[in-house]
Amino acid sequence: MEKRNEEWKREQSRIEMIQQVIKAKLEKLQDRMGGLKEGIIELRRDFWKDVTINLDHPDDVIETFTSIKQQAELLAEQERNHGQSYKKVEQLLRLNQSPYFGRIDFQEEGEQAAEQIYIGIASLMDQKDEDFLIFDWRAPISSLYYDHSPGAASYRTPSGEIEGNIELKRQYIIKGGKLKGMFDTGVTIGDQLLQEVLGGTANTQMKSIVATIQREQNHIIRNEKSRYLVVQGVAGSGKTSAALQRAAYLLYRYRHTLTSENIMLFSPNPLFNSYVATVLPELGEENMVQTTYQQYLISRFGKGFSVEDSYSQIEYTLTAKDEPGYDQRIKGIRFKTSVAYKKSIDEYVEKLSTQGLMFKSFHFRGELLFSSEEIHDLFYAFDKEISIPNRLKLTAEKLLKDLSAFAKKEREKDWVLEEAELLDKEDYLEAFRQTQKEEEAFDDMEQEERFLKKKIVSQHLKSIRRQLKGLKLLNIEALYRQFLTSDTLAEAEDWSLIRAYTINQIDQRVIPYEDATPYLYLQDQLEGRKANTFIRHLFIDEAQDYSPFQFEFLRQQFPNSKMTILGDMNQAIYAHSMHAPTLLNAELEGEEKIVLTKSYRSTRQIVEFTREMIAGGELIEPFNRNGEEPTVTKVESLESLHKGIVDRVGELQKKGHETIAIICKTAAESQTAYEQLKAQIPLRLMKKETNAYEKGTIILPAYLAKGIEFDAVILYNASQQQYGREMERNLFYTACTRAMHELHLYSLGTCSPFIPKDCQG
Ligand SMILES: Nc1ncnc2c1ncn2[C@@H]1O[C@H](COP(=O)(O)OP(=O)(O)OP(=O)(O)O)[C@@H](O)[C@H]1O
Repeated sequence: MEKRNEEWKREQSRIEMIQQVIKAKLEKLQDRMGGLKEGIIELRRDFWKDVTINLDHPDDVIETFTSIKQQAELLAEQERNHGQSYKKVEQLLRLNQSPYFGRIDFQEEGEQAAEQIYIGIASLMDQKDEDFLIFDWRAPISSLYYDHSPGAASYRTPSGEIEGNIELKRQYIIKGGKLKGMFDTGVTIGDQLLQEVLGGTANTQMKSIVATIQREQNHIIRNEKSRYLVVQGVAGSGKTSAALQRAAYLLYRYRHTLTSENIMLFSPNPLFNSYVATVLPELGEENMVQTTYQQYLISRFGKGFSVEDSYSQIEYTLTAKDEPGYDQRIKGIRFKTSVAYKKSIDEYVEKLSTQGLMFKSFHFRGELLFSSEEIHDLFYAFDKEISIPNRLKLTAEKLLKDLSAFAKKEREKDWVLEEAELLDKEDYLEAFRQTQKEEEAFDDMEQEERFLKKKIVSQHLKSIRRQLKGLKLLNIEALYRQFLTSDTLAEAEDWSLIRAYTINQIDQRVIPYEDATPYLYLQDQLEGRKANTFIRHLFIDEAQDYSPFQFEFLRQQFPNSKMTILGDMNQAIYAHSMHAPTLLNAELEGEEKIVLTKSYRSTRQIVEFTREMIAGGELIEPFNRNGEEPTVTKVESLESLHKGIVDRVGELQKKGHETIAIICKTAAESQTAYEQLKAQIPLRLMKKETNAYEKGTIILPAYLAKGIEFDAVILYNASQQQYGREMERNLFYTACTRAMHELHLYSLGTCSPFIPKDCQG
């Protein structure tokens, strides 16, 4: 005990020593930043003082331009330095609160003594900048902490493997600069600390897990080799957490060549997006680019169509089973997301190479300028060996030339002169500026008029020119409609009904969700698309919800990106992804698969209860944290359902649970339940547009709760009526696995067959 006390004191005084170093560093930075800030203010104020503007002669213009540029660069450099120093200050302040969370004493082979390696969220050097007082958790040596127990161990560095022996492995809880806990750990990273972390209350924002990353998670985080890293992990196994730590790791490992703008995350919904948005900043990194597949589709479609969102589709699949045409729509969804459908598009494109492309016509002031037939003939006159996008390019070039010739003639028409006369002062001024740029002087009236006419015509032709330059010659909508009538498709089951539905939707300017990807894919195959080479790492979370077709599409958009693909087959909730091939089980060349079977989110009792809902659930291993048994309550009336839920919320609040979710099956059910419950308990309704939530009691459809967790979950109506079909199994499982500490199910009438038999109320 005494020995422990001494150790404790020693550790506490080391923390104080660190704080002294931090203080000194902060003071130094403060001086520097003060100077920098003054420099910036001064530079901004005097920006124009040191610049002589002289535009009399071309040489003077160049000189003026150069001096402005130099001045601007100087300012930018200073501001950058200021920004970096600011980041450093933030980091030091964070370290001051909690300098490190781990330590290993490592004796390197050939060395006399073990070195103490302290690990924290950032590195810290001593006053002389000679030795590391703290190692960043992402440094090569820190991997010892995550990968090994005391005993023989090694870690990889860019110059080779370093072998040695770990003599001690210790964990700390340091809050507000004070040592609150300290454990020496044997085997894996202390269950004790993990128990403590996982036992806490759920947050409305995800937390970083640096202090307790598990070995198998560390493999995901530090993987550098694989082109495609595929993670199948059970609910609550830390997939999202590992993905975010991995982004932070990559930003550190490749800090000279990679920035947060080169990393993109596809997440399931806007709520999830904001839920995870604080993890990277907490680690001192900037957030990566975050989007949803839906947002990505919308950005591609522009204004011409409204794209049905995936939630409306899911809402339909869950609520409309008795409507006419339901089965066909489901068949349509499954077919249009399949690789077979993609193949049909490929075949169609192949055919279009020799005939059948449909072009737009271009009109100018009500008159036909280029007819679609004319463009068609121009296009097919080029060699068939040339790809469609390249032939489009050649066609557009020819049309642009014709357009210039047309513009020249048009300038002499009366309407142009009339319009020139109506121009106001502003336009003249603009015209004047333009002539200056083009080094045309307004010598006489004739020149001025010529310039203005040119400008007017080119203004009117701007939209056509832009379309030609962007190779927007094809009538993609007509082509997609034509594709729907292809012979190969006619063989698909119920195709004529599926097609009728699609055409009806397109007539109403709506693209069904299942058609959005194929439509854009067809467009890209024909027009060609500049690949996004800027994004170097793509993270796809909830990957089980992506069809193989969607994945192929993404792969085409980001051909040079490495991809981290994370998901759980048992949480596939879309009509296209249930019991169907998805991105998660696709065989990808250059892939590495990691399977996570341990669940950290929920108590052992909840994991044992939920794992019975799915096939293969026995392989899910709970982390050993105890809590109350989940409950199932069967009620016979809506009134008792609501009374039960209201009482339960009260009880949970009394126990101190801060985030309580009442999870419904659909948005429609959430809305009705909300209306009836809101008078009795403070409650917030989450909708698909909601992108943040606060602590308290919320009510939401299961598909919006994806990826998120709550202290306690109440399943609104876990009846057979609501969750009886096989296609509702995964949704049910997903909803139940959102619970960290408590799970309570209410069933109006007979219970869902997915509830373990011995628990049915
Ligand atoms: N190594 C760890 N240390 C501490 N907490 C962890 C660790 N791994 C996971 N957790 C916690 O477990 C919970 C679930 O993690 P996460 O949301 O990343 O899992 P997931 O696999 O993405 O879950 P799901 O698929 O169910 O959405 C989170 O609260 C996370 O902080």
